[in-house]
Amino acid sequence: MASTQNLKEAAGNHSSWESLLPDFPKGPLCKYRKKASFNWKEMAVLIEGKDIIQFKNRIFSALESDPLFAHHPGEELSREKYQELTFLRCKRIFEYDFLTQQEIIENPLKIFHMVLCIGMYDWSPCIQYMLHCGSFGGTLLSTSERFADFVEQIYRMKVFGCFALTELSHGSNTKGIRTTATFDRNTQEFIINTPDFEAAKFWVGNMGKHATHAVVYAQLYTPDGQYQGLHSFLVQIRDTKTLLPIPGVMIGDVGRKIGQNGLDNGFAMFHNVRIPKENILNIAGDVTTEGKYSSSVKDVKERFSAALGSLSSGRIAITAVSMTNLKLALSIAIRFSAVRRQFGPTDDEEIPVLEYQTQQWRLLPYLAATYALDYFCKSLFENLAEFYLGLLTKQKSQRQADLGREIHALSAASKPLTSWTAQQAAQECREACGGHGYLDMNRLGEIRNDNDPNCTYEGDNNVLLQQTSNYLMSWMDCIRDKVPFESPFGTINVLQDYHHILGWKFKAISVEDCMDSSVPLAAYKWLVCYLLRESDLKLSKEKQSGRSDFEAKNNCQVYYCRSLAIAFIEQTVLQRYHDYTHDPNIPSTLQPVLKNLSALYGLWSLSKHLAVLYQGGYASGEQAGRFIQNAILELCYRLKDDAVALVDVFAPPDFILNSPIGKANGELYKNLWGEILQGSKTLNRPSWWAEFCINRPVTGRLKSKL
Ligand SMILES: CCCCCCCCCCCCCCCCCCCCC/C=C/C(=O)SCCNC(=O)CCNC(=O)[C@H](O)C(C)(C)COP(=O)(O)OP(=O)(O)OC[C@H]1O[C@@H](n2cnc3c(N)ncnc32)[C@H](O)[C@@H]1OP(=O)(O)O
Ligand SMILES: Cc1cc2nc3c(=O)[nH]c(=O)nc-3n(C[C@H](O)[C@H](O)[C@H](O)COP(=O)(O)OP(=O)(O)OC[C@H]3O[C@@H](n4cnc5c(N)ncnc54)[C@H](O)[C@@H]3O)c2cc1C
Repeated sequence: MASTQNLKEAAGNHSSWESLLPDFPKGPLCKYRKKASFNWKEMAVLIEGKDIIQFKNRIFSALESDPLFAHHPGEELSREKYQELTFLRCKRIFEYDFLTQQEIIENPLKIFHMVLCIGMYDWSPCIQYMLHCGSFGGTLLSTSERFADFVEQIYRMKVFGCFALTELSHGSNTKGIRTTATFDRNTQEFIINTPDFEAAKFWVGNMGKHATHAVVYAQLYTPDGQYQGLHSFLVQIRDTKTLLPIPGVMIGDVGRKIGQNGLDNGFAMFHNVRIPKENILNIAGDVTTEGKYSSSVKDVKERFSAALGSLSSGRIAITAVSMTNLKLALSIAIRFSAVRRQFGPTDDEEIPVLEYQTQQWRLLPYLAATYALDYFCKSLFENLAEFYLGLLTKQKSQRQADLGREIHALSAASKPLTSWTAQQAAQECREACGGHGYLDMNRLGEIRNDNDPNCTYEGDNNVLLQQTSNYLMSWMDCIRDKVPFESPFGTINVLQDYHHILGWKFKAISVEDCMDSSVPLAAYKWLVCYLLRESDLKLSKEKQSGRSDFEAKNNCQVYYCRSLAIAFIEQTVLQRYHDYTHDPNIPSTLQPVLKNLSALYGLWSLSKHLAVLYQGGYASGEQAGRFIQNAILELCYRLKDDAVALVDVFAPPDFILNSPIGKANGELYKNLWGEILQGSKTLNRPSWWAEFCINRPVTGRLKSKL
């Protein structure tokens, strides 16, 4: 549903938008801006609302005016300097204190807008901040009152935190974690121990150089020798006054990475480190002074879910981080494509590369995906806020448990969908900008490399998809027995009509028929039901042929459960975006372009499943596939004149985007040339000039004499 406030503001008087969203400088992009079918300012107000636009402007201009955030063209920072700068910038975010408690309560979505604005500038300080306040602080905040005083210290940056789950030899398999926490009744302490280097905590963001405290996951043992499963503990790892390691802790940095090098990812080994009894995060279980394990959650599996519950918010955060990378990459590539000219119908008339069908087809579906995923991220965050509120207020209802399961299933698939889409888009945008896309200063390489770990951390994408398909498969009994069911956010309610939907067929009889997202949406509903049925049948067959549960599940992933999870999340994103774009309250000036985006996202995503649509009998004959392909091309064509205005809606200011070829004035060559000449060493003779001019090689001097 469209926000009523945003609808009112979009319908309000145009002059009030002007101060919020100043016009772009005149230049080569004006040609496309004039051709747009809608007013980009009206769209921005509809999508974000004035309050958020003002809030984002406040953050962007604070960064732009602050020398600590100044860009230094042509300068290459060492890793150590970059880590230092990242920390100083993170500290500065605390000094700005952009959000008051009251603002957060009034609109929790502002937390994500704030961190994403900083991430648009550079992901390293943003992720450092999120790890400290979100993964570390958020986990303690939602645990119990016991940590209230400590949480105060987190948000005042008196301590600095990290989240230590992964070990050198175990990441995805969290049950395989080997760090131990053994309760000592005599001293009322837990003893944290790393059995050997393969069980060292590894990859932990902030741990490498500066975190003082960690949430450490470990296997809990009570004095009776009983193993109580995976739990988390608050452990001090460095002295807050000296940043030297606490006795018994060996910590270090894992080394240079493919991206995000401002962040210090680290490792740690604990040699019988003692922590107070109160430092267990008593989310699902606790230990009494006598050393007995106590838990209100009787089921071991449920305790395990609760111990890992805080990962869902991280996965949702990463969904939003990836979607933001789409915005950055597309802003650059579309502005470039609208100005860059190659070839033309006549020798003296070259046309912008955006006019080529191939360029449109390579970029515009990602633009549509950005709009759909942006809307989805916000709705998912609202779902998370509802779940989080329940956690904070200690709800123990069945609904709260169901919310947790659904949030887990959604976040475990939305992270893969969005991070992979951004990964592919970043590469496509890089190539779409030709050689200039490969220049580091144009930022597409940085966006691609910084986005890359989104596919791995907070859970490897392929592993996470199994969680979503497990959740979907868990409804099969209800479906078979025709027992009514529903989920709190309604995302699985489509399965209520499972038997009926399986009988559906592709019905469109022309390309024009396909130009609305209702067509791909219907196909997706069928696809989800079909893949669910096929996955269930495959699993039964595997079991009937004598395979163990482990083997059977394993043999059902490719083409079955994995595809099911992807189809489900794409269908969910599309359903929400379709409902939004078809809301009768959306201004008529904006609805046509929004509907085109929705249709393009739906058809383009669906086109990757064409083989299954035919295989399962939903589509037959040549026409269905042809209609879908032609509709995609027609939508790309219809959207190409809107493309520049559509990126104007979400592109951050030039200072933040920091890409000469992506600047809002569209002065592609002037911007690029200017930036190159600003490099402090661009025109210098190399410092090693004498190696050529004086120390000439003696040809063949080192040739083998054998
Ligand atoms: C009012 C105000 C509201 C405001 C809200 C504000 C919110 C603020 C919070 C903001 C938070 C921001 C956070 C920012 C984070 C930014 C991060 C950016 C940087 C990232 C840095 C990276 C960090 C990391 O990588 S940390 C390490 C991550 N590691 C992993 O993710 C490991 C992956 N593996 C696993 O999670 C598991 O082992 C898994 C899922 C693969 C399961 O393995 P299994 O052994 O096969 O277990 P299984 O049998 O499948 O599961 C048993 C049972 O448990 C359920 N389960 C599992 N996980 C969860 C979960 N997270 N939630 C719920 N339930 C879960 C599973 O479904 C099973 O259930 P049943 O099927 O019912 O039996
Ligand atoms: C930049 C970065 C920052 C990180 N920050 C943190 C942090 O702050 N805290 C923290 O605790 N961790 C952190 N991590 C670790 C991260 O969470 C793990 O890397 C991630 O969970 C994946 O685990 P893994 O590396 O052990 O991969 P593995 O689990 O070893 O996976 C290797 C491959 O095997 C495949 N695979 C594994 N199991 C299965 C299966 N059952 N079925 C099919 N395929 C399978 C995977 O798909 C993958 O392709 C970070 C990682 C990176 C890269």
